[in-house]
Amino acid sequence: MDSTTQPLRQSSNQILDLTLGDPELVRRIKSSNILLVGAGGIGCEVLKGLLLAGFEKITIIDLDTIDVSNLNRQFLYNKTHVGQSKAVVAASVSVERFSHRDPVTGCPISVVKPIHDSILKLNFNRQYYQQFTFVINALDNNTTRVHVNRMCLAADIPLIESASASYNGNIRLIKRNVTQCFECLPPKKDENTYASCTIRNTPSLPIHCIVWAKHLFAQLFGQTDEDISPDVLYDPSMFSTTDSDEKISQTTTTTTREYVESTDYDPKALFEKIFYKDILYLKKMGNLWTNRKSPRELLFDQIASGEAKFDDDLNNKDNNEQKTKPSNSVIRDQEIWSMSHCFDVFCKSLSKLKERVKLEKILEWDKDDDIAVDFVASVSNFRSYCFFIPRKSKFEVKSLAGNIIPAISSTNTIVGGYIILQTFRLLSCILPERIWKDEHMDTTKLDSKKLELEAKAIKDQCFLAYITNKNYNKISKVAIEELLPPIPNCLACSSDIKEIIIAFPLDTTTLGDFIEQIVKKKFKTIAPDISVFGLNKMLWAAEDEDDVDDTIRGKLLSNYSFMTDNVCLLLQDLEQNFEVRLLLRDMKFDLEENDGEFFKILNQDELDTLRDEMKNGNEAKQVEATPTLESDNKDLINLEDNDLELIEQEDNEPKHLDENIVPNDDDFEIIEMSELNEIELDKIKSSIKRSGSGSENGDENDCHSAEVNGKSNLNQSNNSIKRIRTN
Ligand SMILES: Nc1ncnc2c1ncn2[C@@H]1O[C@H](COP(=O)(O)OP(=O)(O)OP(=O)(O)O)[C@@H](O)[C@H]1O
Ligand SMILES: [Zn+2]
Repeated sequence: MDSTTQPLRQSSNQILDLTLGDPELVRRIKSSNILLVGAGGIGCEVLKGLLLAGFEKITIIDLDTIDVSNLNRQFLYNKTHVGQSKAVVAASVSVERFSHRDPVTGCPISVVKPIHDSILKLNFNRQYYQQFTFVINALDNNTTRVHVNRMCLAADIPLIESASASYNGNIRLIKRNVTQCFECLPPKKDENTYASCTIRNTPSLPIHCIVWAKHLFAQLFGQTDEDISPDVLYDPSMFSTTDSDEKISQTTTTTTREYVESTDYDPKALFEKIFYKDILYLKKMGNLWTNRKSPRELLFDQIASGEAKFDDDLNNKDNNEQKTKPSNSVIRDQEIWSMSHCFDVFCKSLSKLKERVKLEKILEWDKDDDIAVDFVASVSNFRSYCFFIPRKSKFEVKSLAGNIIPAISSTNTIVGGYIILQTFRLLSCILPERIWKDEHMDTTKLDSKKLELEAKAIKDQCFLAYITNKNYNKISKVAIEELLPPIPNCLACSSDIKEIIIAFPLDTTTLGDFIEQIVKKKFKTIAPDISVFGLNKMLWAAEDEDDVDDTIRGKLLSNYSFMTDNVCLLLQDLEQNFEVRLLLRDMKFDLEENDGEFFKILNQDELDTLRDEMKNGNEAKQVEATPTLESDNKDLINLEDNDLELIEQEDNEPKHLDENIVPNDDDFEIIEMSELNEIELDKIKSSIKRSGSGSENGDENDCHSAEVNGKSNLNQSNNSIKRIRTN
């Protein structure tokens, strides 16, 4: 082994003492036992950081295997690892490369235990979590984040939560009864919606053309009836008077789908409909173009014969003479196609999709369907050309059309760095009992004075960090904020009684749908028990789940005598220590109006409206002996449907960051990136020194002195925010 792979032949204690200057923190680091969940982009960074910081006992869990697409940023892996377990490879590579080594034997000091599994499995129960000093989440989905959040609350283990998406990221500490938990503040959904008239009539951005191309795909091959043709808004003022007749003829023609089917998906017919006739029609809507450049039309035959000359300064390259280079397909996908290549792709993909739609009847848009992406990329680029909008490569079209947020490795690096800083902060202020654990000790039963001091130290020293780069330029900014206290009626961390009103039709909902869609997916439970509140009746027991067959799952809820309008169910997940009362209302919703969901969470106002209806005798069913909420209406949580968005995020959704809670640009002050480590390390060192008092035996005095002196420099004032340059 050469010297580059063995950089740390000194005693790791010596190294850490030198870098951190705090023997007590070093002792705590070396004694901690950490669970790291996720060995992806952030996980690799964190694992490296933990080992370099001298942590010796780490468990890393990941359910996935290494994919080629991970290699550009998940630096512990190389192409020989593709197909192998992320956790197993991450553990061995990271120890070999980053662990401190015994100065005598040269062997790595740290032990990283890999687990190739899902943390959602029931065997990772509360006792399992309790062996760790703290948990770090380096995940990519909110279902798992919510679960680990609840498990850490239940086991009273601190959790460092993190996320990254493109140039944005965040890191925070979650500690039961001290800070907000993951479910206290639900992230808002992205609203990537565009005005229909912009998409149909006046696109100005590549994404408008891509959205239009996806609509066209859905209209030609999917189920939608919504036409992508110009939206005339029935406003005659859009047209010059002489055009009004044409306007009428345009609005009364058949849909694009009907027309294209009638031509058996003839490429020329489709092309000239959307890029010639529709564009000419739009051009005649003179008022649209008073402040915009009027679009230009394209003729199929001119392109097919090579006569068309493309005036294409927007993309600063190519005309139809330029042929796509014979580069490999990955590189070619990242190039902007020449118009003639676009034309070939359009004709070929249309012909393949025509065959498929004949067989399959309905095609669903899927970003991993190469032919579908070809079609959308080619038509969106032609449309961009018509509207003088820069064209995009197939790769970019795929990302934008698939709503894929690219992972940026420097964001993961910054997030990883802040996680390590957070671990130092956390270790410097938690009670020694959490580090040097007595197996049988219940940390919630610790002396309340000690817990109070610990809480104060955590609030003072641990932080919430946001990384952002809204303009996608070279400057990333980091905002450091104070951790906020728990929200009183949080579904996960509040000890109050939680009651939620949920409405759906009992006579068409099966037990299986209720359990899978509502109890597990909506409320993110993994081992639910459901009983009728106040009655000794069980609807569902987690321990019997394996014995429940399809006949029972297929049973309609209305077939259970106690499942009636206004019944109150008690939903519990004992592992997650999660409990909520569900007041059921027997109501049916229009699926389309209700975002495709058959159920709806109602808030207090909606409930009141329903009650009024009941009073007016409009209530369909009233069941007399039904147990109702103990507190009747007074303690119902005022839970907007939006409040549950956090548990509605799909597993495969891009990591979601709430833009709204990233502070304004004006709030940032500037720090050069090169100064970052020094500044932060100095701060950490000084705050740890002040709080740790150099105590060697790790007793509670540490926390006492933290309470007295340990004000964080990072949090000198509320909302003190730093801006950091990363270039
Ligand atoms: N329930 C789970 N149990 C264990 N690991 C999980 C669980 N859910 C997600 N993970 C892991 O968390 C990691 C998150 O890493 P990252 O965000 O970089 O995602 P990725 O899948 O590696 O990359 P990308 O999604 O960008 O292709 C992944 O390796 C994923 O397998
Ligand atoms: Zn909470």
